[in-house]
Amino acid sequence: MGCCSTEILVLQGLSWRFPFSYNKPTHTPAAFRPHPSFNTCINSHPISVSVSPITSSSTNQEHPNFVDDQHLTLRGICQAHVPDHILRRVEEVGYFTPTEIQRQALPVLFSGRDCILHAQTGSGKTLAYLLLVYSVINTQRSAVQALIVVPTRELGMQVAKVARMLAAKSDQSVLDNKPCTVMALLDGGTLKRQKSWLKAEPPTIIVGTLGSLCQMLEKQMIKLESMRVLVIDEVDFMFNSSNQVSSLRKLLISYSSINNRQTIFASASIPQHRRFLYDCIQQKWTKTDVVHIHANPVQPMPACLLHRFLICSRSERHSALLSLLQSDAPQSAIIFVNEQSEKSKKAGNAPATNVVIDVLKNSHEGSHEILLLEEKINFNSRAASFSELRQGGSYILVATDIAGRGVDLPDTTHIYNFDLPKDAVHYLHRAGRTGRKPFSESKCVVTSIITLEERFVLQKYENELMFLCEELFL
Ligand SMILES: Nc1ncnc2c1ncn2[C@@H]1O[C@H](COP(=O)(O)OP(=O)(O)OP(=O)(O)O)[C@@H](O)[C@H]1O
Repeated sequence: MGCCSTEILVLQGLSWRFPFSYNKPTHTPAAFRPHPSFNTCINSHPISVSVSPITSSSTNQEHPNFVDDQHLTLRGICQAHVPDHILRRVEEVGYFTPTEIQRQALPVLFSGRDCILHAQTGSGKTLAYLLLVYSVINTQRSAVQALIVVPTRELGMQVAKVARMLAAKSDQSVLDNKPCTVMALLDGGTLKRQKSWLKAEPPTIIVGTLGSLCQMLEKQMIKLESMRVLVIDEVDFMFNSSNQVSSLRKLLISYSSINNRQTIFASASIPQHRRFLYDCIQQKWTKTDVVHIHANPVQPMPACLLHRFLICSRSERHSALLSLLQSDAPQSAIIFVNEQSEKSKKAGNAPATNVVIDVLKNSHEGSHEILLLEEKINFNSRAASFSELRQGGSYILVATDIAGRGVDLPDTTHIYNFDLPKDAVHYLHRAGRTGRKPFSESKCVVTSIITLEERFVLQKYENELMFLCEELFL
């Protein structure tokens, strides 16, 4: 019963309050008529968040097709499906124990069903879908067999790197086989260069942003007829983005009949997930037996995060930030600043990101490398900043929400909200850039610098995301 009441909270907290426009309904939810398979499940589990039998770890034992052994290793779950050289790479990198979402999702993914992977930030969704990809592709065939769509160039670089790392040739048995080519088709790449890459090494797996992918598809430079797996990462972000949603919808219904394709959606936040499941089936984005796997639904954010807030006036924020950095002495930190508003641009103000960078460069006493990541800087500088970050060392990254989605910098120990995020979903994803070592016990800190008037907004996020924020006094 405890689980049930929390599940209701999740629905109230994460679903209907959040704006989510993946499908602009032409009718109200009252007219919402689920697919028959949906109905059966909802009737038998009236407060379940899933159309599938598998909803959360609390219900696993009821379902015989679910492997519910806490002690299973990744190898144990994957060995009948994933080539051995990939599993050896997984172990070489140091992944032996599956995370909760991997433990729940992998058996379902290997069964061939379409899935919505819904789990906390940093919970290992990428490895889960990549293991599926490697279980399905045939490297002897020269065709694109898996497509992973991501919202930003940075996330694309990261996913492509993990995919290549898993496929890396480490021994002779693999050298004998045809290698698997992973290609990143990301915004900012030049068409000419991408074209020559495609010719030189036809990819088996493509990781792409929608802009780049659409350009390639329009020019018929890539063909997706042989696609076996389609992954849409950060799905709620993509459906919420006005310049991506129509291409995404087109991609979901074209190129490959859904019966030949396994479709995977992933995110830490899938507001209105019942509605989304319904649309998946109705719009034929997925097969009708799509599974919503919601790992740890009662805790939307990692437990290892310590949330704090500091109240000060707007004019005191820079000095408050410097004092916080001095007293926290973070190993590495991300400072989130909101995008400059049109009004502020028209008034001729300097962007807040630049001002924060200047303040840090002039007055921060630590030895951190200070970097900037925001949408409007050119792609080369963005790539340079991002590559530098991934090489380790101590950094302070000043970023807009572009760094909020998917970016995995496990050495980040502190997050600072220099500006309060615009809603709870943004808070969740910003906070989730820390606490990204799945089995680590150490606490990571998320601090919001707010005015007195903003306190009630933060309180609203606390209620929606079910966390407690403690006040900090300097
Ligand atoms: N089984 C595992 N054991 C140890 N570490 C793992 C395992 N699986 C993934 N990781 C590590 O966990 C971190 C987070 O993984 P990943 O980026 O896939 O998270 P995510 O669920 O996609 O997060 P987000 O929602 O923020 O995109 C990565 O650094 C990854 O290397």
